[in-house]
Amino acid sequence: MRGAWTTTRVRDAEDRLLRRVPSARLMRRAAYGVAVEAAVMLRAHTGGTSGRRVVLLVGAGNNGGDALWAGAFLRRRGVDVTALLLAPGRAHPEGLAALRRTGGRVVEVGDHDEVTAVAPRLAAADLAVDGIVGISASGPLRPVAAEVVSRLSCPVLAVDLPSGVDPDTGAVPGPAVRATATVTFGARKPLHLLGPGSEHVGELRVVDIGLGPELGEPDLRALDRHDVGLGWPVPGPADDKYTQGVVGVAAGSSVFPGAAVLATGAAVAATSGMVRYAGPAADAVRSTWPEVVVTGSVEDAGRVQAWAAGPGIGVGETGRRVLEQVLAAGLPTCLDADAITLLARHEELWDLHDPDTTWVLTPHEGEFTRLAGEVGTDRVDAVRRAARRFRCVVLLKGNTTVVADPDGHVLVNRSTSSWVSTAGSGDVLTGMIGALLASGAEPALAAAWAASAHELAGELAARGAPIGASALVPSVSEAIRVLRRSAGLLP
Ligand SMILES: NC(=O)C1=CN([C@@H]2O[C@H](COP(=O)(O)OP(=O)(O)OC[C@H]3O[C@@H](n4cnc5c(N)ncnc54)[C@H](OP(=O)(O)O)[C@@H]3O)[C@@H](O)[C@H]2O)[C@@H](O)CC1
Ligand SMILES: Nc1ncnc2c1ncn2[C@@H]1O[C@H](COP(=O)(O)OP(=O)(O)O)[C@@H](O)[C@H]1O
Ligand SMILES: [K+]
Repeated sequence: MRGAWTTTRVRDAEDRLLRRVPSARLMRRAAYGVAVEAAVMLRAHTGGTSGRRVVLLVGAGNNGGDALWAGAFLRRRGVDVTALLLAPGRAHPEGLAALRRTGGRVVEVGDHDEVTAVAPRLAAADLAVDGIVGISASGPLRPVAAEVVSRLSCPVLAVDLPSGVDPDTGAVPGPAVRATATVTFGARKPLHLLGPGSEHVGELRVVDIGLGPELGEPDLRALDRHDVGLGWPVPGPADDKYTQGVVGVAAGSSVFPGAAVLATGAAVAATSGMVRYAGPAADAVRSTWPEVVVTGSVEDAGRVQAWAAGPGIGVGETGRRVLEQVLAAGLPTCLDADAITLLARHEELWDLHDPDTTWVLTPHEGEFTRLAGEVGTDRVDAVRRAARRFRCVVLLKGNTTVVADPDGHVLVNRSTSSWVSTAGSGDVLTGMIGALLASGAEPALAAAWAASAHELAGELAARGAPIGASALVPSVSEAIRVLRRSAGLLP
């Protein structure tokens, strides 16, 4: 599990730490971590450090101060260091003095002409250290910084974060540094876990500067494969088909049986518990998944511990009746697709919500907008607010999946591939979450585990070529195997 802290929380922690540790020492600790990583990168890319050319991109604040101090440390190893001051007259004074003491070169780059003048130096650099802006960044990079960044062709080491990426949201509002590696201090910030900004981070190293004891609980977390594999429910010696949870699936229609087949198949693959299907696509479900107990309606479905409902049920009267019956059961329920649209349209359906029984809502961005308004650039905040407002677990789909519970806890899963971005793959996710809910998994974890296994199933099924959602279902088992292997539970 990897945690991240917002910039406000990091600053508060830093303030507390500064009561015990002088700020100059803190900056030198941070900068030393940058210098060590820079030396590693120089060796990896050029075979050595002495005489290698490093440019420091130095902004107006402490992020630039870190870069300048790192430059001073690198000078002691014989590195040829040039600082480009992008906010001339405002560079960190002590850092600048330290670099000058060690023989570093300093060039002011305050306008377009000065950028042009340093272009040959940028082109000849073996490594650039990005100290343009750190956690105080706001908005897109200023023009001079943006122009310098656009001219970079060497490996880049970002200080704290790649400049141009919003630290708290991971949004990339304009040109931004694409780092080969990033050294951050004491704590990951949200951008390190959230797309699209996290794609600019490269290899991430967190350097300990003593901030740990001051940080408290992270604002958001990303699960590792290891965590998902450890948690995934599998049958034990005392289990039978009922003890592992029975999930009911209410999906699809006679005209569109696909959603029913996909969601039900995914529920079968996700856990060893039993799966019941209730709805008009019973024949198609029975002929594809013979292990599923099928009935024509939710009322006749028999006992279940959780429901997965919504995909393909329609947003008309029939769909609404199906949803009412599911919600009236008062069980943990994963609600997707048409169920979300119906909840957005018919406020009275919320009367069926007992806040002590968790609903997991899994909207894509369009469904989210219908339900809770525009997502905006701060996806974490939007999902957290929706989860609080509806007293539900909300999972917002996309390249970075964000899961929030009503108490404000957030789990994120940034996908390393996009193969699951195909029609019907959301139905597969719904079935998986339903099965996990029936097994008794904590709802937010169920949602986050499913997102992680779903993405991995996509990768395994695709093996480099596009797939349809049907191909995902048989890969769910393999994905769970990989996750459990990561947790050391399989050889
Ligand atoms: N937290 C910790 O524990 C530790 C923190 N440390 C370090 O301090 C860093 C934070 O430093 P910081 O607060 O001085 O601000 P920083 O991010 O350098 O920004 C400086 C100025 O940049 C400007 N600017 C803003 N947006 C911009 C844009 N889009 N494009 C261009 N420029 C932009 C804006 O200036 P303005 O021109 O608006 O006055 C802003 O004031 C942190 O990231 C880490 O590296 C470590 O040393 C030790 C431990
Ligand atoms: N660019 C992307 N990268 C990774 N995953 C994605 C991307 N776009 C969508 N997804 C995932 O694909 C699935 C699509 O679900 P959904 O939009 O409900 O599709 P459908 O309604 O067709 O089933 C979700 O799990 C979502 O997180
Ligand atoms: K930076």
